[in-house]
Amino acid sequence: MAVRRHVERIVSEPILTPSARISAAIEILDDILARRRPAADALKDWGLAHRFAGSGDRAAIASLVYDGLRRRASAAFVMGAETGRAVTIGMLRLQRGLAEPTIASLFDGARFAPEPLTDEERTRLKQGSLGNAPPEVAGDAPAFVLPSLEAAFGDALAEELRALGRRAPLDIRVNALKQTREAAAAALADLGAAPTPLSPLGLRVPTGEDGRGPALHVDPLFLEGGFEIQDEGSQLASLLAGAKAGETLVDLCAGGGGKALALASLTGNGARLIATDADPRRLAPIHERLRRSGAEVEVRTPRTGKARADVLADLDGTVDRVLIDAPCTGTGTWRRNPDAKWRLRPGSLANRVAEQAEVLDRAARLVRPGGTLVYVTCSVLPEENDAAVDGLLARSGGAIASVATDLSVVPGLSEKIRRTGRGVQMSPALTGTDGFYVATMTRTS
Ligand SMILES: C[S@@+](CC[C@H](N)C(=O)[O-])C[C@H]1O[C@@H](n2cnc3c(N)ncnc32)[C@H](O)[C@@H]1O
Repeated sequence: MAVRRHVERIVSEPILTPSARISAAIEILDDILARRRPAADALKDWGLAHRFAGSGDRAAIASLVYDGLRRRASAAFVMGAETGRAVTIGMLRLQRGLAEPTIASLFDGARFAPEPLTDEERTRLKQGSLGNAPPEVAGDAPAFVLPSLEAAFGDALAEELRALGRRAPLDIRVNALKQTREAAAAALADLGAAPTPLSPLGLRVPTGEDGRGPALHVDPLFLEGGFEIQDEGSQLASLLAGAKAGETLVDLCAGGGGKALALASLTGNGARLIATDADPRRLAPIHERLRRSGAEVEVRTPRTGKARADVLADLDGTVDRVLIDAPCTGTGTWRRNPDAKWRLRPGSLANRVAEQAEVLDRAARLVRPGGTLVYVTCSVLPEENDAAVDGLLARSGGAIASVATDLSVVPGLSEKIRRTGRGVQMSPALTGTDGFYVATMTRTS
């Protein structure tokens, strides 16, 4: 307990005034908007050029920048310009709910503070509204995906986009290999950790007004493998995979291992679990996470270049259950990664759709007759979800069939989740989670 409190104090020591932090955020947003730079790169560069800033300052500035990106289109609409300054002012009003006098007091022109508000900015703050904004502006989404979002959400479009524009909660998954959720909640009581609404292994840790949470990655319980930081939606997708002890399971797109660790924990290390990923660099962090968590997973790292070979060839036609946590546009994670929505291009959606067909075809060859395929994305776009499943069903000529995903493993989920043609869709508005899609299939012959 004492260790955790001490760590928090160190990381949140403020050096910059709130106004100076806003000036920094404006500068960084200008860099992102004008040079189309990834937010993480622009923030890193600012940090390198301003080494005196404390980690608390950096976190607060990052929070301002990410809130600005969440409301980039709507804030620019209200303020009549798409500059770092306009987006920041509009965001303080729309996202943080600050009134015009409070914003004016932050923009006081003092040393390191932004220039005072102009008359036009004051008027726009008082009178500006999103009443006549087009849906993609009011909902802060790129215009080219609007037809797909409309197809996904129908009449709920505006509400769903609003929810995707809010901040994500800070969720952890308790590692059942180490302790119960109750024991973890007791150990994290000083952080206010409380059970998440749906996942039986989830705890939610309160964040501050600016969205910042405690430094969980240096928490003693985390370092002992007691929990992983994982959105409740990702936890639910792992549960819906239906893994059972005694099965041979493949996590085909394991990445850093978020779901592989969850599957090992859910089966009490009772399954033979094999994890791989096309990209060895994405897979690399899994080793340290396995060591910490006590999860037993056979990791198969592919070679690249000339020695490249299929590391799963020996398993073809034998696997009981394959999890395909497919590469996707991540449209369901816009709350967490608002930069991604403005970096999304039609070409990247087409590339992800092609990769999805590739991983689905590979998974279909792995599964034994009667075995199960579980296809997961963190996207809400039908092209990456039902259409991808339809594609595999058609290509398989009847060998792969769609089956209902068993929702009974998560009490209360069935009433909240949306059924699509082939699977189920979670979303911030429906389930309070990231936008995960899950579809289940079986090999008939
Ligand atoms: C959504 S991420 C996986 C996240 C991970 N399962 C987790 O829970 O932390 C998708 C992964 O698919 C991998 N991938 C892309 N194409 C692939 C392919 N053809 N075969 C296997 N993995 C692939 C990417 O490298 C990426 O790590």
